[in-house]
Amino acid sequence: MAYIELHDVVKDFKIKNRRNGAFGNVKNFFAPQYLTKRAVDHISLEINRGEMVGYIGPNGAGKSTTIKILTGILLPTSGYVKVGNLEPYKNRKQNALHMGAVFGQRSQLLWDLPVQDALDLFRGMYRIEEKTYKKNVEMFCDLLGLDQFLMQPARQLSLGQKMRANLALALIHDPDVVYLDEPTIGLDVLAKDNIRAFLREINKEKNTTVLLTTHDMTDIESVCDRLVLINSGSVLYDGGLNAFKEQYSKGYSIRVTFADPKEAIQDTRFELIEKKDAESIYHVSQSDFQPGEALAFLASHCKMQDISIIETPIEEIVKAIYKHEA
Ligand SMILES: Nc1ncnc2c1ncn2[C@@H]1O[C@H](COP(=O)(O)OP(=O)(O)OP(=O)(O)O)[C@@H](O)[C@H]1O
Repeated sequence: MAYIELHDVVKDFKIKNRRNGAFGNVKNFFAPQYLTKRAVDHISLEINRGEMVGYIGPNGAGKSTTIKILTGILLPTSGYVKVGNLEPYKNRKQNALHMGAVFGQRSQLLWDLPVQDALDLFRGMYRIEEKTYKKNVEMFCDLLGLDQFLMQPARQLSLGQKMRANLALALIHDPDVVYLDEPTIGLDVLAKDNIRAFLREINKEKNTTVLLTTHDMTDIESVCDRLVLINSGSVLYDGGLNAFKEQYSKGYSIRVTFADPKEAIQDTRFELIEKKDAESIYHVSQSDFQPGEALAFLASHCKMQDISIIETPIEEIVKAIYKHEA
């Protein structure tokens, strides 16, 4: 049986429909009108213990709403939800004991409290055994470099340090599952890499199930084995990353280093994705050119120092899907 089960889950929000003008304001007050906004539209998912799943979708797709349902914050309008055999909303306390959560923009740290004290507080809250607590703090010091700022109050921490401390708080009680909403937002490349490596290590060591929501596709590629893409509250894709690339990448990319940095390919069948000095990356559709034909075309039209065919970055594939869906 899967650890997380969502079957035909729907979440509707009731939103006040505000009418304009003085008369409208009176009507709004005496006879308010409501609209229904469907944030989650018949989602079904099964996630096994220890899986690392990337949960992605454009802004407003319904990702946070799904996570709020799984954490027990929101009650679904209809459908069946189970996490570790518990119905999250009906068993909020029990559910909370087995999960951790990091919401990138919010912090579980307390302004004046040093990180060590916040960890101690969580130890009491979750009734963590002394041995487990010590082992985990040691592990987090080792993997996240927590020891560098363990005694500093939250208000003195940098964004990266705060994120590392929040991850430690989310995982200190060895939860079965951790929900991560944009855990690398605003961090530098190195800090992002550290967090990704940490998540892989935690998953390997403790078999923690990870549900990761992010707009950074590198997070997904370096952490997750499975990708779930949603839009307008419905699942568009659920499967492996390689299968996703194969299914949706209707072409390939070509990296060209021009002899003259000012040169560019003028043909619209070569879509410019990235340009840095003399090097440019173009996306080419299979229906326009087979790779060999594209190389021959470019060789006869531009002066190049180097040319190679590369896999289309997953970021570009996702962007194309969002554009198409919009
Ligand atoms: N409490 C609420 N009341 C009314 N509508 C809501 C509420 N929460 C979310 N929504 C709406 O539900 C839809 C899904 O929102 P949600 O926050 O789940 O999207 P998301 O995929 O997490 O987006 P983002 O990537 O921008 O964080 C949006 O249209 C949003 O406006």
